Amino acid sequence: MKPLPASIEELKTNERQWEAFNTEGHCVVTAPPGSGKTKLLSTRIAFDVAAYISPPQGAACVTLTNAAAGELARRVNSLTDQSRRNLFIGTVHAFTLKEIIRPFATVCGFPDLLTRKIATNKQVNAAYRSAVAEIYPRGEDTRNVISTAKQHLTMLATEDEWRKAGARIQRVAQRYSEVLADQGLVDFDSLIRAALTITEQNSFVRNLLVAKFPRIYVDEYQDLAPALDKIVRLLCFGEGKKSLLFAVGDYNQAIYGWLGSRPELLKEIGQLEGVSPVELKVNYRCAQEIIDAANRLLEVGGVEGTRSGGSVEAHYCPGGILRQYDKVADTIAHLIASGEPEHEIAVLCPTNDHSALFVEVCRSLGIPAVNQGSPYVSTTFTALVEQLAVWVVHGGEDAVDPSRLLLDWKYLHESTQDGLESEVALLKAIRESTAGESAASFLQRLMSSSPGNGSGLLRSEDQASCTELTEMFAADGELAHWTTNELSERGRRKGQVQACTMSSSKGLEFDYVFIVGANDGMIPHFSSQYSASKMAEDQRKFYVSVTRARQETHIYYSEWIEWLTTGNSRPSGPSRFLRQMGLV
Ligand SMILES: Nc1ncnc2c1ncn2[C@@H]1O[C@H](COP(=O)(O)OP(=O)(O)OP(=O)(O)O)[C@@H](O)[C@H]1O
Repeated sequence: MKPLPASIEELKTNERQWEAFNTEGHCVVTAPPGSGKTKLLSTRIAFDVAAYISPPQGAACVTLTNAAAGELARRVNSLTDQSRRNLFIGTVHAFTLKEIIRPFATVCGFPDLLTRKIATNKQVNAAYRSAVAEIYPRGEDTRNVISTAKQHLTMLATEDEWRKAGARIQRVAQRYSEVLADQGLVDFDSLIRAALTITEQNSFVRNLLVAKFPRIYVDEYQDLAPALDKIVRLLCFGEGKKSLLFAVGDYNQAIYGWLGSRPELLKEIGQLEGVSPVELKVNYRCAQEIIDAANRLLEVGGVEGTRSGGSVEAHYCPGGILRQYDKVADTIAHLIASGEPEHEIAVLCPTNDHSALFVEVCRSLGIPAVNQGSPYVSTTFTALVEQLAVWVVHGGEDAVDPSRLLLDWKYLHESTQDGLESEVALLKAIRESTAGESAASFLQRLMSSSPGNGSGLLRSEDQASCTELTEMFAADGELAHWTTNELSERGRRKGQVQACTMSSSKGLEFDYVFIVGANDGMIPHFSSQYSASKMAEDQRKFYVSVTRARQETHIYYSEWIEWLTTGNSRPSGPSRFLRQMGLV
């Protein structure tokens, strides 16, 4: 059977998935980890696009992170045998830029937005630091100023909320935007806020968007910032013709509150008039012991499993996190020797620096491993460059589909060339590249093969991403030593143990999961003890981490914790979450 009918047949075996698949009006699906939200969503998108949507109409599917968008695009692609230009799958940022800002900014009174460049992370941080330095006297403790200002901007804080945060925080936020504007720059959050204003104030924009996207799909709704929630409501629940909404999410997996998202919006949207709410109950991923332990952590009930057995174990490992790494690497070596595929094993670390260190430990023992945490902002552009590097180093053998890469490359550009010309140019660049070539030269080769030497990148997001990579690979950049080989290792999943932070494990699944550094102070983070909402978010992050495993979750802690950046350490007991799960 072909992939799409086979996937639909599987949904028939679950009454609630089937009900959601067949809803005719708006549908909001809430569900626990591993319950098939992404499967349901990708199947429904692939089916709807084939059955109901033909160009010039399209469908838009948005989510918060590039990782989630990438996973969804991969699953939809695996169900369809053609690339659909009228199907948008991407981040909220990419959607607002490509579909709202670029076509409507000038006519709606924001022409300068199109002349500004998207600020890289480095430029954003520098602008914030300069704003803080102007407003706060030297020597004053300004540790939470930038994060609070950022969070308030993203959550569309009301005047009252700004007042509570303090006048100086508000001034930092204003000065920050001015500093960026003075340099001809703009950040993503400002673009999203501008996109909301454009959509709110102009009925013709709403009408055009509804006409172009009669169906809107949202993955991980609990992670959406308020501005996108408002745009969705304007298009799907506003006056006149409306788009149909199909959204999936899980309140218990909301982990981006620190960025300004508000998970309760998922509950609210599910209660709106005309929405069919569907709650899934079956966790297909995790064996029963893992489901039970996770349920104890959040005190949730009613989640059913499909497989007995499995395990969640806490391991006390004296001597700190480096000793934990040795132990985990040793266990992993045994697992691999017994036939477990490397890419079915994940190690979740407290920070990105920790994951990088763990990868070094593995490699010193001859265990292939990759740090999923990225030294640059992961975008559609960086993901494609990594995949092209896999093609250079490993050929088409390693799950790289060359024809898909050629299509994706073309889609990144506003190509004026005919399709064949741009394909030939890319094929030539791939043939001339080698594994040992510097990443700088590989990127340059790709860009000079692209239409207009890369000037035609479709999305400003991709342009910013290309600039960031170019700077990092340059002779004085942080990644000057990288070759095509390093890039390909980031793009290649197979044959490598996966190391990442707990947050970036979201949406992924593995047979075995090892969580290291599970001491109080690390998880929950010591700064969360003063805030009930941060504590709850840390707890949900742990819940997400534990439920990544199909078979076994192993959690390690020591008698003290250490910070890699400062080298400081202090005594600490096992994470309180281990007690809540009854593991210590
Ligand atoms: N009806 C079904 N029958 C059999 N397997 C299913 C069914 N629905 C989903 N699955 C399988 O369950 C696993 C988890 O599905 P999926 O990744 O879509 O869950 P999810 O709800 O998005 O998970 P999470 O929120 O934890 O990321 C996948 O391996 C998927 O193929």
